Amino acid sequence: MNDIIVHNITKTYEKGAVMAVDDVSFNVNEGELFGLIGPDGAGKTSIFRILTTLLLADTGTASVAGFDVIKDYKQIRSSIGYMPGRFSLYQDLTVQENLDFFANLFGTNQQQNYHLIKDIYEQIKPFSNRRAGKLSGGMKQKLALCCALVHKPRVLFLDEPTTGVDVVSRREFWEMLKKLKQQGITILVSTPYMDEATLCERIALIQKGKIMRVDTPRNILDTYPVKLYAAKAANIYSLLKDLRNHPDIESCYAFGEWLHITVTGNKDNGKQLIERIAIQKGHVSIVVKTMKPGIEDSFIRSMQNRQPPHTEVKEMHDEVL
Ligand SMILES: Nc1ncnc2c1ncn2[C@@H]1O[C@H](COP(=O)(O)OP(=O)(O)OP(=O)(O)O)[C@@H](O)[C@H]1O
Repeated sequence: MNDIIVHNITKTYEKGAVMAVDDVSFNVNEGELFGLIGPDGAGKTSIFRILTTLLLADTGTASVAGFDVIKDYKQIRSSIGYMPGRFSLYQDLTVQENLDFFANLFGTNQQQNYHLIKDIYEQIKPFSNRRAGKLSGGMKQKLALCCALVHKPRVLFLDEPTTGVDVVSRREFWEMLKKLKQQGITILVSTPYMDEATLCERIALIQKGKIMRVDTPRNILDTYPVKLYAAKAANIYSLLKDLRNHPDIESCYAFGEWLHITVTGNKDNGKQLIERIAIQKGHVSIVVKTMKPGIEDSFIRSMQNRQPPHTEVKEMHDEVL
């Protein structure tokens, strides 16, 4: 059974001038950990707000836990947990007061579903008398997750839960999500971090309000359609420009200290071709190697297929990193 069904949802703002969600459809299975992956402004928050009944779509239908987002909004509100992107708890209340407040709101108490929050709660327990506003980013995130779980929701919505959180806390957070999934909770999570995509069972790649692809991370990686190369040289910015301007280069974008490159016509001798161009252009300390694509490479390729080559790819890449 599908716990989330999104069917041809469109959402615009400013009297139709801003297209935030453009004819989006996807389903999330019961008990699935599903990721919405895309950069800032892709439309993730709008989708979350529609599914959590806080925003009305212009057109299309959606249901959560079998309930329609418009007709059955009350049932949805008691069946879900929602952790919005921006810290949404009461900054002036202590950790314990926030938890009690959210539990009371749903007619429960912390003890009733303690097994769900135990692992997370134990990490914030030493700070239970501290005001939420005075917690570190990682601790705030754990408290927000506890508050979203305290009433044992069937479906959990997490909008960019790891944005602005340190790497260790991010890793711990994903470990927690895996455990929640084992307890049968359906989870829709959004993230701009491509490395987190591989931790989901299935993902939807979203850009400018459009879903480009829905699949397992494995399938997305395995079906990357061309050979991918990585290159660097003493002057990487000049190499980027030279390669982008060469007709034998299909795409070239910066990726940390490397450039990721595909060649026109997916020729077999791509490595030699890139080396030759770099030498012809006078580059030194040239290194070229073949690469296994990551989710970000797949994302960028899907984007390139939707727009003229070289436009905005760097922009998006910078946003994501
Ligand atoms: N209330 C609003 N009024 C006008 N435009 C809006 C409003 N909310 C969102 N938008 C615009 O709609 C688009 C999608 O925004 P949305 O917040 O859904 O995306 P997102 O992927 O969650 O990005 P972010 O992480 O930046 O919130 C963006 O262009 C954004 O500027």
